[in-house]
Amino acid sequence: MGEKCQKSVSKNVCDLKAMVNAQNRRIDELIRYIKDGCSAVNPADLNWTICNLNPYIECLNPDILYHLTLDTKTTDFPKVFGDVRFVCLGGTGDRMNKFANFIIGEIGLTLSMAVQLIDISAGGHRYALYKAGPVLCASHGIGGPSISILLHELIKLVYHAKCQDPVFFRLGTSGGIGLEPGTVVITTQALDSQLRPAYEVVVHTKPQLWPTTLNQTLAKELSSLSDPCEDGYDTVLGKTLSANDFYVEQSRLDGAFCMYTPQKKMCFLQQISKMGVANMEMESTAFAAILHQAGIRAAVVCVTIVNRNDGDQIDTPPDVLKQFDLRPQILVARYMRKVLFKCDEDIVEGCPCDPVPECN
Ligand SMILES: O=P(O)(O)O[C@H]1O[C@H](CO)[C@@H](O)[C@H]1O
Ligand SMILES: O=c1cc[nH]c(=O)[nH]1
Repeated sequence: MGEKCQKSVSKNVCDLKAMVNAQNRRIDELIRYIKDGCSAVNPADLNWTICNLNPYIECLNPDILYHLTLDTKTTDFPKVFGDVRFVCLGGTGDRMNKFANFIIGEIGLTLSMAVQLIDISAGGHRYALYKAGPVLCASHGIGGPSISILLHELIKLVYHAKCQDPVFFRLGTSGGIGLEPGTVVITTQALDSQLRPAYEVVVHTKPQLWPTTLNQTLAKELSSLSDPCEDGYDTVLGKTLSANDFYVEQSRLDGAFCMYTPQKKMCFLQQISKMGVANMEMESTAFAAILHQAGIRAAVVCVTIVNRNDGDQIDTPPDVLKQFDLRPQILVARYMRKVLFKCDEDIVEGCPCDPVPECN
């Protein structure tokens, strides 16, 4: 047997052992519940709360999550969503459907051939929502306003469902700065178009700046799970510029309007690159700020589909783009497997050093 093959067999054996151990633990837990009843689960043990949550939610009976076509009267949230550990977001419904089907296999679940995952929010015609065991997968559309609405409703969903310390991921595409297309970027800091580590929210005409702090422990943990030699592509940590537009705000020369020269464009790319910006996309500030506000751990993992130093048009062939789409998913799947199967005791679930806003 070749060395590569041997490595792959022992990796599969390790994964299988971890899966069996995890299932045994789950069976032990279930036996305990059957013996002791549900009272065995003391709500006080659920040592996690959403920070800064709207106090008026308690007055809503039912609470209608309009864009997700869910409400607390007709859906038993704890029963349907209580087991959710990870919430994954990406731009399109198609990507999130593929991810949901992919992650099922990755975390050792099976779906009968005759069964298809259903889009829970199909009726709203806005966002797609799939549940793959403990992984909730949703599409967010394009830009801050779109992802912001989805996040409000998803945060309320995990709250109503009493989910335990869920982790949110954005699995996206981006334009890389000086990076080979196909490189995966894990965001360390999200910057807005004015290069502020902030997301601007206007309340009663007054702008508020919400910090876009991302969990550094989680970002490093994800980075440690990449293996450029094995993967065949690089995964890097870097800052992400989150723009409100694909064209002018990202200094493209191929939009309907352009009020700068190619030289000015290159100057801008050099300036942000010197600041440590690795890529540009359109949701990371909203995503980071809203989840930081809630005290929820979150990470942004985006593949680059163009090197902006070389051009602006996305001319990467569709089959290559499909392959690229998978790369953030593969990395996040590795993280989930480690957390779920606990094969690596080094995984830090939440780190007291990571700043989260004070809960009232
Ligand atoms: O591929 P997704 O996740 O949609 O992300 C990127 O692609 C879109 C622009 O084409 C923006 O939403 C940007 O953030
Ligand atoms: O260049 C790019 C590519 C994907 N998404 C963006 O927002 N920009």
